Amino acid sequence: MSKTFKEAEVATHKSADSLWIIVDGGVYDVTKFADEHPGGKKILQRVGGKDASTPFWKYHNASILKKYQPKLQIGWIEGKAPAAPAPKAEVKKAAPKTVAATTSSQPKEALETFGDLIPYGDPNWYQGYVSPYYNETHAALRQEVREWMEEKVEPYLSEWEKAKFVPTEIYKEMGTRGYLPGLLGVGFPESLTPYTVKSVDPKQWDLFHEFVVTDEISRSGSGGFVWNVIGGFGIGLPPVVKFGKKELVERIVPGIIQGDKRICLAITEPDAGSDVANLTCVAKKSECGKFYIVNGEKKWITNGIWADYFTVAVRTGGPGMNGVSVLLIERGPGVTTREMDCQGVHGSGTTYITFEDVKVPVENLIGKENAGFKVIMTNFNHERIGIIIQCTRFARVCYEEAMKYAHKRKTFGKPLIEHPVIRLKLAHMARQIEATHAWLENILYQCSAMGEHEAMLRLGGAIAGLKAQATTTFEFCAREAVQIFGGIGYTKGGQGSKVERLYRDVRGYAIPGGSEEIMLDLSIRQGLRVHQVLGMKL
Ligand code: HEM
Repeated sequence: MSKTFKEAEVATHKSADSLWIIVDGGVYDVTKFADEHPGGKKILQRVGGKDASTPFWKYHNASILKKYQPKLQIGWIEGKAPAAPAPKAEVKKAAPKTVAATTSSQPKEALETFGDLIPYGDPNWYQGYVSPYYNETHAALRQEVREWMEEKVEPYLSEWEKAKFVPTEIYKEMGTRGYLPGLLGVGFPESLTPYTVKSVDPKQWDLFHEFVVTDEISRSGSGGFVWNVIGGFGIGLPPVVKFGKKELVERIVPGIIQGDKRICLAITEPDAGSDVANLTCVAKKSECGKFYIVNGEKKWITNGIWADYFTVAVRTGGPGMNGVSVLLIERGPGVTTREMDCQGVHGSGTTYITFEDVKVPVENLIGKENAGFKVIMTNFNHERIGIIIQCTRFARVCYEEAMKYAHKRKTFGKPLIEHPVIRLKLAHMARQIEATHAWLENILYQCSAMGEHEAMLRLGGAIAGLKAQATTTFEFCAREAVQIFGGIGYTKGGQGSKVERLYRDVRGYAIPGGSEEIMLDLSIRQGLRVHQVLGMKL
């Protein structure tokens, strides 16, 4: 794309049979594209031969330019081509440290600023504020994931959401770029994959790196995309890694974390959701004692439709929580999956599963027989933290998109941002996002400092409360952003596409993983229990 043109030359291409326009110094030949332009042919012809940057940005997002650049751009106006990017600084490979050690010895200096610097549009450590939680490796990872998302994912999201699909190469890349192995809440499992993350030494990997990956992929503003790539993985695999037998882990985990195979978590049933202790999918030992025979149904199972493996809660004993076990079921005879049609999170493959006389080797038991409840409960903290990270970023995306649009769109003779009622909406969004984010960082820090068992007991209540805080914040921000966008936020595709999509995704976050009502109640019940042990005086 090194060809350059003078403005006078572009000006001669203003007819239907040779139509060029300039956007941000780039020269685009839209002669053939004009007929298929969703905004119409005439509107392009009116700016033929001219600099159309202002009207272009009025009607489109950056991802449109990125997507069409390879097809339509023919060069640059003289002197306007962007300078080649400066070579990137090498990431410092510091000696391995725990988060606690890293933070206590960290110089109290802000990291370089990153992103669009819209106030509250990114977490404050992106915007020149000091934070005890992050160092250069987190910053390098943030840049690495964002570049990948902007190039490979963002321009195609509306298409994928419509088709309820994400190309399998993207999941594969999540494996080869080392993001999948880093998202298990167990550090970086180097022994199970040859792939590592380019910008972070595996020995330095901590929960805040995990946070950065999930946060940056959630900038997609698509629950369907995020759940497609990590929805089943992030909740289905950790129980296998933590409680599975060595032989099973070595046999199946490498294929999954390298992005070749898929796994999902199947707990919810048509008649048992947050009420896990009541599940009825049954697993009976065969007479030879070598197998469990599984019969039952599972519903709303993310990624189930493509899954090779199912981490399944089954009843092996009597009623209640002490009769529940967890089995790793492999796709095969007796396993049937059907995709469900839901309000949002399109592309995440929400599935109805039936197990009919499925033979499962006893070696596939995860944890101990009838002690599956512990496996499920241990998993909940990690699952809920994933949901909290995603919702907090989704709320931020709603805010960021609304703030940008409020500067473009004029009503009653002035930009929306100059109307106090719009600033009030943005302020209420920002204060909730920042509060949620700060609580989340604090909880992650506590998780890093405690062992998993202690974290499960002591933080379960707070994490439940934070999940409700994150989903209500997300719901509020999605609502307010759609109001600011007006009709454009009610329309699929185009500038309001992220907020329109997120508005439909809200319930997909507020209900599963523990509904808001159950989370709020649990936060108080569990908090009282823990503080009784700590010596609470009432
Ligand atoms: C490189 C040149 C351009 C490309 C690739 C392009 C592409 C698109 C696409 C894909 C859409 C569908 C909506 C979306 O997904 O955002 C759209 C809509 C639209 N475009 Fe363009 N466009 C270009 C230039 C322009 C220019 C220069 C103008 C105005 C002078 C314009 C005005 C519009 C309008 C009014 C809409 C409809 C917006 C709506 O539905 O609210 N486009 N364009």
